[in-house]
Amino acid sequence: MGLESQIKLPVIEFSEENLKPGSSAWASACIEVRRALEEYGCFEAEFEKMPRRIHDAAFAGAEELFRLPTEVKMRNTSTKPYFEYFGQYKTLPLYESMAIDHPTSLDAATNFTNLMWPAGNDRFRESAQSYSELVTELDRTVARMLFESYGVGYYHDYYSKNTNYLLRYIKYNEPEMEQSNEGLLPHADKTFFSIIHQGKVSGLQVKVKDDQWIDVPPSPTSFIFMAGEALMAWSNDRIASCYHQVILKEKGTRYSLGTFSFITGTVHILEELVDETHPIKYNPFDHFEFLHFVKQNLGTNSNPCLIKAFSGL
Ligand SMILES: O=C(O)CCC(=O)C(=O)O
Ligand SMILES: [Fe+2]
Repeated sequence: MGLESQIKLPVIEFSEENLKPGSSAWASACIEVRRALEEYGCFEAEFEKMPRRIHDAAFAGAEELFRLPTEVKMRNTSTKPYFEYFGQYKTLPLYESMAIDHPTSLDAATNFTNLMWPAGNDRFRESAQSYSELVTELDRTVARMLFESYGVGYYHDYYSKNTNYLLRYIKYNEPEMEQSNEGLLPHADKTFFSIIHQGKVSGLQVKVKDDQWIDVPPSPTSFIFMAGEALMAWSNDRIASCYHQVILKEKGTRYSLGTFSFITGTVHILEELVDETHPIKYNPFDHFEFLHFVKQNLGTNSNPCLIKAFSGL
């Protein structure tokens, strides 16, 4: 066995028991979440509360969505940077994606659905909403656990009130013989949290200690939580953003669902996270101004960590 196969992502189980704030199971999950993020920048959440039918309906929705003609998919536009349709890139020929801004909101989910299917598609709309209800609830729980473990549980209120969630449907065609199997180049997200849920076909790899890439196998109840650059700054560099990529080694079209959290307004650097061993590294910043900055400064082929350039001290 090679060294690589020995490293596995930390797995944290979210069960009825530890989802209860204040319980002793909750308290140990808080510690596990913080440890995993500080050590790996990511972890696998085993979320048994995700019903199989919601998982299946969300991926059936993805397949239906990508069957639409390209000109219809391109109606998915936004004034927010990185919230729109992506695809038809020469450098990433296998990749295509679309995104719903505020996917838990009935109005937003309906608007997106009607844009794609002018005659409506209740099944799709309902699947997007019920999937994201559960995932965003899990996100708020994980965030609260992390905040509590740093002794800043009060930040949960601000986070929950000001998160802007984005649900992205992602598709990768199977590479042809002569094509590269690179689905998505190495990068760190510009989010607070990113939660990746893979369909049947694997491909996600995350970079861990010693620059090793490890495969993350899919499962209907497994959600990969990754720290984005906003969380890295918020944590005053206690947590590093997670580098990841997609390599298509398995047969078949690959689908994945990304739930991304952004803060509407200021990301604070809390004084509780500053001490002698962690001197302050960032100025507070506006998350969406950061995204605009990224859009202006990101080259097409490289993906540097930009939060330091934007708000580093
Ligand atoms: O498809 C995946 O598994 C990862 C997608 C991703 O990294 C992204 O959309 O930022
Ligand atoms: Fe990503």
